[in-house]
Amino acid sequence: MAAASRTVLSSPHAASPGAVMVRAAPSSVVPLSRSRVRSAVVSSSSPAAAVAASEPAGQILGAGSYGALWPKPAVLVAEKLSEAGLTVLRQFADVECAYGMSPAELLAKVAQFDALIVRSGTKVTREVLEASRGRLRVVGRAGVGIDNVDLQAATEHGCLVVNAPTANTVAAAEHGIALLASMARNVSQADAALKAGKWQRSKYVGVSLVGKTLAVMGFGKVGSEVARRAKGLGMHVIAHDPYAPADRARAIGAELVSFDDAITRADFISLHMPLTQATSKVLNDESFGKMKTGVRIINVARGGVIDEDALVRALDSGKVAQAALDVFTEEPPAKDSKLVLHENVTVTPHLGASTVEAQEGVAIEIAEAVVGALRGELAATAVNAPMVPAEVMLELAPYVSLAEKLGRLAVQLVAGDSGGIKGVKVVYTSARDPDDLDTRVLRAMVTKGIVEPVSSTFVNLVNADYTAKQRGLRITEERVSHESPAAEAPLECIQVRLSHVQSKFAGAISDGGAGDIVLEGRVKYGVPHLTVVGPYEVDVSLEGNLILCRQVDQPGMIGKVGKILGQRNVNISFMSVGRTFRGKQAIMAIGVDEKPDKDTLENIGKIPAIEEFVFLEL
Ligand SMILES: NC(=O)c1ccc[n+]([C@@H]2O[C@H](COP(=O)([O-])OP(=O)(O)OC[C@H]3O[C@@H](n4cnc5c(N)ncnc54)[C@H](O)[C@@H]3O)[C@@H](O)[C@H]2O)c1
Ligand SMILES: O=C(O)[C@H](O)COP(=O)(O)O
Repeated sequence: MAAASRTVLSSPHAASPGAVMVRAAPSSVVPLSRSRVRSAVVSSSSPAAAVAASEPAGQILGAGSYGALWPKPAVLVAEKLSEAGLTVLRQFADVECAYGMSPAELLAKVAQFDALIVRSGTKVTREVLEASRGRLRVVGRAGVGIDNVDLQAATEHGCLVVNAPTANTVAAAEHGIALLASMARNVSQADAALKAGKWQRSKYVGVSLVGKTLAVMGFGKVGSEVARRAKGLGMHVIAHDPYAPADRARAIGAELVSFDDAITRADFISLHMPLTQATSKVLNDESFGKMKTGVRIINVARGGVIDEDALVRALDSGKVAQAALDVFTEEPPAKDSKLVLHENVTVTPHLGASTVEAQEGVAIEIAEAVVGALRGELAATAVNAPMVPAEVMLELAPYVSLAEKLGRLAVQLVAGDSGGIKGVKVVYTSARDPDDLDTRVLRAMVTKGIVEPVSSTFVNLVNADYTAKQRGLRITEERVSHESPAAEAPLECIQVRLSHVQSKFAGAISDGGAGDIVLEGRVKYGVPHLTVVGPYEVDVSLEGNLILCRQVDQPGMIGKVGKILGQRNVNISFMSVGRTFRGKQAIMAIGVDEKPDKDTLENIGKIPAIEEFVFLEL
C-alpha cells in the first residue's frame, strides 16, 4: 500500500481528501425474517439478471406487476406443504399441489409455472430450469439445505432461489436430542423386539446421559440449540466450530475445543456442520480411530459428513457402540445398506424438520418469500440474490468479485482450533472522496465470502449485516486515501484482515498484526488479483482455485511444483512467488483450473523445501 495517508475521523461525512474514515460496520440491522427491499438489483454473475437490472423495481424478475391487467402467477408445489403456507400462496397465485411427481413429470409440467416449491426430495436440476423455457422465476426451498437445487443453473436462468433457513432449527435440534436419548436407551431396538413378541429386558440395558460428555460438532443454529438442551439433561457439553465465537459457546455453558479434543474426549458426538469440502467425510477411519471405544454418534446434519463405510467398520469393531442417523449420503439409502440394517444403528428417514410446528413455520416462511419474489421484492432469505444495484454494478463489478473472493480465501485459512473469528477489518484504499464510494456492497460481499463457505446461511444485500451480527462477526471498515494517477478507478486495493485468529497456513499471518490473517487484492485489467498474503507480495489472478506454498527461497521450486501438477493434468493459470528476503522464506501462489487430487497435493507437500501448503477454493 504505497503512497497512502491515514487519518482517523469520527464521522464519515466529515471525511476530507487524504483522510481515513473509520466506522463500525453494522449501523442498521435488518431483521432476517419478513423484511424485504424493493430495488432493481443484478447478480454479479448472471447475464440474465444483468438484463433484468436495467428494468425498474417490480420488474426485476421480468414479472411486471400482477393485478387486474395481469393473470395471477402460477405456483407448483412439488412436496407436501402445510396448509398455512398454501393459504398465503392462494391469496396471490394459482396454486397446484402435485406431490410425488417423477422427474419426468416435473420436466413436463414446469413450463406452466412461475414458481416452484420443493423440500429436499425434489431435484431442481439444470434440465428442470431449461424445461421451464424461461417461465420459472422463483424456486422456493421449504427448508434450509439447497443441495437439491442447481444454484448455478438457476442464476444463469435469472431464477431466484429462496429458502426458509430458521423455522426448522428447533425441530432439528429436538430430533437430535430424541435420537440421542432413544439410542442411549435402545428404544427403537427394544420396541421392534417387543412387537416381535420378545420381552428382552437384560438385552436392552442402556447408558445414562447425565455426566457424560457430548461433543457438538458445528455450533451454529441447530448445534447451539442441541447444546442448550443437552446441558438441561446434565451433560457436559464441548463444541468444535472453527468459526463460532467463544463467548456464545460460553454463554450456553459449552467449551469450544479443537476437533481432536472434541472427538477424543466425547462419549457422544452430535454432528451439526454443513456439508462442505472441509467437512465431507470428516468422520472417517482416522477420526474414528482417535475416539473413545464405545463412543456414540448422532447425525442430523448431512449424510456426507460421515464416511459411511468407515462407520460400518467402526461399528463392527465396537469402536463406535451405536449411531443414530437421520441423514444419509444417498437418500433414500439402498435397501440393503449395511449401515441402515446394522443392529446398533437407529435410523429415521430425514425427519429432522418434520414436526407440525416446524412445517407450518417453514411453509409460511417460504410462501411469503415466494410471493415477495414474484412481486419483485428481494427476500432476506434469497439464496442467489443479486447483490449489486445496477448503477453501482457498472463500475464496481470486479471489485465486488474481489471482495467476495478475499473473504472466501480468508475464511478457508482459519485453523480448526482458532477459537472463532474475533474481528474482520476491511481496508479500502481509494483515491475517491469517501462520499463517492459507498462500501455497503463491498462489505456485504466480504461477509458473503466469509460466511457462505462454512455455513448453511446465504448472504445477500438485505441480510448481510444481520448475518454478520448473528454469527458474531464484528466487521469494521477503514478507508485509506491514495494519491493515485489512475484516479478514475474506484479503488486501488482491498485488504481483508481477520484479527487474532490462528491460520492453517502460517504464511498468511501478517508480521505487523498479532495473529492476523491478512489478504489484499486489486483489480488488474478488470480481473481480481491477489496481491498480498500475510507479509508477502504476490500476484495471482483470482480465477479457478489457488494453492499457496511457503518454502525456503531457492532456485527450482516453480519447476518442481509445476512438474507435479503437469503430470496430473492440472492446468496452472497463474503463478507468482513473493519473498521477504533473498534466500529466506518465500511463498508461491499458484492458480489452478482443476482441483488437484489428494495425492497430488501431498506430493507437493513432500518437496523438501516446502514448509507448508494449503489448497483454497474460490
Ligand atoms: N435433518 C434435518 O432435517 C435438518 C434440519 C435442519 C438443518 N439440517 C442440517 O443441519 C446442519 C446445520 O444447520 P444450521 O442451520 O445449524 O447451520 P448453521 O450454518 O447455522 O451452522 C453450521 C455451523 O457449522 C460450523 N462449521 C462450518 N464448518 C465447520 C467445520 N469444519 N467444523 C465444525 N463446524 C463447522 C459453522 O461455523 C456454523 O456455526 C446443516 O447441514 C443443515 O443442512 C438438517
Ligand atoms: O435442509 C433442511 O431444511 C432439512 O434437511 C429438512 O429437509 P426437508 O425439508 O426435506 O425435511
